[in-house]
Amino acid sequence: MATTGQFITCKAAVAWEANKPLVIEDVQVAPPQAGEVRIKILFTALCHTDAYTWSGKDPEGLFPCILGHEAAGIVESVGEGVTEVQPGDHVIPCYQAECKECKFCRSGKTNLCGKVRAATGVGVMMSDRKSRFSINGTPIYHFMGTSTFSQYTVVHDVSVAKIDPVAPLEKVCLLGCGVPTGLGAVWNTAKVESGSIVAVFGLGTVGLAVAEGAKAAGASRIIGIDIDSKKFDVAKNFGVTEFVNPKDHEKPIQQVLVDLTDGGVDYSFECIGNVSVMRAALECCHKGWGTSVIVGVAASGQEISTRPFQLVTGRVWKGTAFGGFKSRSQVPWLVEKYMKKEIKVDEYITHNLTLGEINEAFDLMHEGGCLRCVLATHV
Ligand SMILES: NC(=O)C1=CN([C@@H]2O[C@H](COP(=O)(O)OP(=O)(O)OC[C@H]3O[C@@H](n4cnc5c(N)ncnc54)[C@H](O)[C@@H]3O)[C@@H](O)[C@H]2O)C=CC1
Ligand SMILES: N[C@@H](CCC(=O)N[C@@H](CSC=O)C(=O)NCC(=O)O)C(=O)O
Ligand SMILES: [Zn+2]
Ligand SMILES: [Zn+2]
Repeated sequence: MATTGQFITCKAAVAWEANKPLVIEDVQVAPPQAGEVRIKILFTALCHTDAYTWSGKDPEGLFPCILGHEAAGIVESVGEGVTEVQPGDHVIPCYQAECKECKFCRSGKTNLCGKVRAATGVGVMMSDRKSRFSINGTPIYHFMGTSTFSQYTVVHDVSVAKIDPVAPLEKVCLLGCGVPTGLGAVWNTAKVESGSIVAVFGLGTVGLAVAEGAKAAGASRIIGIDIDSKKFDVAKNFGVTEFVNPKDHEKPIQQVLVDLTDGGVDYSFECIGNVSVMRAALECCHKGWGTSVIVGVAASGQEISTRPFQLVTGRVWKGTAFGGFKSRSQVPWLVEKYMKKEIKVDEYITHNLTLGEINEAFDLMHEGGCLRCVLATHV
């Protein structure tokens, strides 16, 4: 390829400072070094975690940076020693790496991988602790090891899932984060059984994917809780069977749910990032066995609390990252499930814009009608 080994100058949306509009800049993207892959990003969606870091509330947030972590593209070139992908492969960048060799990967107990996490948390590549992005010599930090709000990005090889080239990239980009997180929270983290009563707090993309996963697992009741009643109509299509708006009740929401379910739900999922709701989600669980899974990301400085008695009496509090899916092994499987129409993806896409319209896309995210907005990056 003509660009192999060369710097590529391309468009990227740069977050220069927290909360200031992103700026489309000409960014120089260095060639991939050993163990790295340069990807032409074709489509990227926005996730609420991008908005969270951009807001300045992420303790790992560094500026200037290129945000974005839910995307799909084509490998442009690879660095020395990269064997599992080659130029032309269709791929999904994975913020949760999978090296298959580290203590975490070998444990069989978690999908977290330790190989590159220390570098991705400080916005650099592992080999030289430097960024591959720059603007006229000024380095721009990476984000979550993916930085997909760019026409080209460089990622570690352990952070790339090779997928079926027939899959539509403008759709399966969503399998980089929100949809797998919700499905996996149910299937891998909670392991919801058939007949269970499930409560889902927050009916955005992640909460709706929890509902979809719970329906597939055979849950008998799926109770959706949201302060925006407009969410309820669309949520029916994802399997939610009952709706509760906390604003319609004077009692604490956990009490409302306990009363509705003869003592509490079997499983609850917090898909908002609000620590008060996390407490309610735990406390609406049934004594003796109810399990609550924290999915939402809460801001720096926020802490969870409950009476220890809630746990002494058998409730279980868990959390999930990327729904417990092992990224490189299982993202291709999720793509296949989508191709066989076994999981939804298209239904989560409510808006399509371009990279140049990214600030409008962030504005849309804060409106109730937006689930996922997909940006075309090369138009
Ligand atoms: N753990 C993980 O691996 C991942 C976590 N996340 C996190 O999951 C969370 C949800 O993400 P999205 O679905 O994209 O967000 P979203 O903003 O689309 O959905 C949140 C929903 O919660 C509702 N809500 C807000 N406050 C509420 C309250 N007090 N009570 C009830 N409902 C309330 C909103 O109306 C909205 O419908 C975010 O915190 C995001 O950062 C996202 C992806 C992966
Ligand atoms: N830097 C953040 C970390 C926020 C967080 O928990 N991220 C999730 C993914 S959210 C995706 O949209 C995650 O997978 N965490 C595990 C990890 O290793 O980062 C903060 O410190 O709040
Ligand atoms: Zn995300
Ligand atoms: Zn690993």
